[in-house]
Amino acid sequence: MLSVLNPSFSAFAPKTTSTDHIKNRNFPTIVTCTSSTFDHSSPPPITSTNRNHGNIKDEARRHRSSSDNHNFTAKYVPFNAGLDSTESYSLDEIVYRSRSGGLLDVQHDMEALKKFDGAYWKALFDSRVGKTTWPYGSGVWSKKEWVLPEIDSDDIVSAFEGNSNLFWAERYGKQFVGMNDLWVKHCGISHTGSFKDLGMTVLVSQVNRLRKLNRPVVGVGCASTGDTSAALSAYCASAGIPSIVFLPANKISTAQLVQPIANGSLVLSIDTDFDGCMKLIREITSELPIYLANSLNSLRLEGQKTAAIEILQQFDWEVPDWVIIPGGNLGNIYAFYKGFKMCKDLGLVDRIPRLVCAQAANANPLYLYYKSGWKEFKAITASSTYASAIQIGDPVSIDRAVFALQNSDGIVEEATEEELMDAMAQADSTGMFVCPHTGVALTALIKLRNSGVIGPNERTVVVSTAHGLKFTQSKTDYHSGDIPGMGRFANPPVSVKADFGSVMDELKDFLLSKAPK
Ligand SMILES: Cc1ncc(COP(=O)(O)O)c(C=O)c1O
Ligand SMILES: N[C@@H](CCOP(=O)(O)O)C(=O)O
Repeated sequence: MLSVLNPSFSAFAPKTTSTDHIKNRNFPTIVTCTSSTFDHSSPPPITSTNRNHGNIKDEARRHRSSSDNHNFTAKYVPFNAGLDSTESYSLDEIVYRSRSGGLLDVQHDMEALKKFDGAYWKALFDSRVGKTTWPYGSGVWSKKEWVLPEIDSDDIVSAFEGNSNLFWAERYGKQFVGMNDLWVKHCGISHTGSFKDLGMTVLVSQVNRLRKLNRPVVGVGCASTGDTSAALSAYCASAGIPSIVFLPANKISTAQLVQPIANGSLVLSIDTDFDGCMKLIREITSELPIYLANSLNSLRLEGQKTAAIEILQQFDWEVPDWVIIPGGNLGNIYAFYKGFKMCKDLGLVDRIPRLVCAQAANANPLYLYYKSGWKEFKAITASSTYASAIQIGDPVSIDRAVFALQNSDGIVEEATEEELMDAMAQADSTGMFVCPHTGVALTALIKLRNSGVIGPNERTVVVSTAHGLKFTQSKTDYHSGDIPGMGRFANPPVSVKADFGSVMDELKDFLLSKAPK
């Protein structure tokens, strides 16, 4: 007799309203195989004695049952299409735009998903956290049924991304914005240091599948301000797929530039801005068998939306009042909206949070559109900003962003260079080490607190999108006083002579300045 932990739900049962049905579905349960029930044509389940001969993919394959998929499906449809639209595409087609040239969206078979109630989904997702079960150990693939339900787990390319820290910003909240319930979702504490990993695992997994299906995909390409290219190159390198990245010359940080170089991408440094690179990659990918990896490709957003689901999960399925997200090409704000909306539509929660999109004032086309009362959108030429990853003037997902904001009673805010760098420095002074884009989101929070829009006791989540270590140059410049007119919260190193008296003098000054008054 042999016992194994069944990692997934194995029986398809009709919807019920209580949680009792979970027990009835062998979840999470001990499955007992006797010699008479065990199928000898497949490899035996892993035990402590044979584990050394397999790996987590082999193990997952052994435990997969034919009912695991439950016939969940997804397809591309035109974004925000009317009910009478019949246009749709298989996810195995290579298509980025609808027939009319509009955006696409991945549409899930919600009726099939609704056969299971909210309690079922919560219990399923909760059961997968903190494990190394393939592929559910990933925060993205732990929601596989809502992401890419039909992909074979063997085709998934994952670094067990997601499951990022939701940090209670106690000191920052109390000291700088008078709040008790402020949280920072650290999406940048991730495999390549930004939230892009969440979307890229999905896109590269689908490419891996397409290549196995002999679809014409020779490589994968993107335009990037740094983070998309880092994620693309890492996931492609992991799967042995060629990658090509178009970067605006001299506009991204050294740490971001070295990521695709180290991971073996073809790196083209192009004498234009991000919008120019985006235009070029769209032209190139329509000519050559290079698959487009930017968030124009709606597959990416399926992975990114899991960060929203994860926030709800981390709050034990309680809905925060506000979520603040820095915006550039504007895919992520829609991804968050979609994650929250799916949780509501499938009965995991009863409302969604209000969303705030925060832009750098030097790259603020969405903000200007919002301020015009959504009357007229004008692309701009974005100026240089320390929040270099959002230096974007013609965002491809503008329609998705407007939809997300209009349907979440959302707000758009902006941050000047001084505001965003000061907010970043203040956050760092409380023990974080955030990127300038998080500084943009924190500035939005400060403004909305000062105007009373966000109340002191409202639970608020600021989404931190990249790791601060990617932006050490701008932090160094700020703290060294090298940026004219900036540095209110600078903390430069003190040069001191190598003798006891000099060191003691410095320490006395320091300790006196810190002593309680
Ligand atoms: C660090 C960082 N934050 C925020 C964003 C904005 O995300 P989105 O382009 O989806 O609006 C990006 C990329 O654009 C980014 O790299
Ligand atoms: N900040 C992005 C810009 C491109 O955004 P994408 O989400 O459309 O790929 C980057 O890191 O390149």
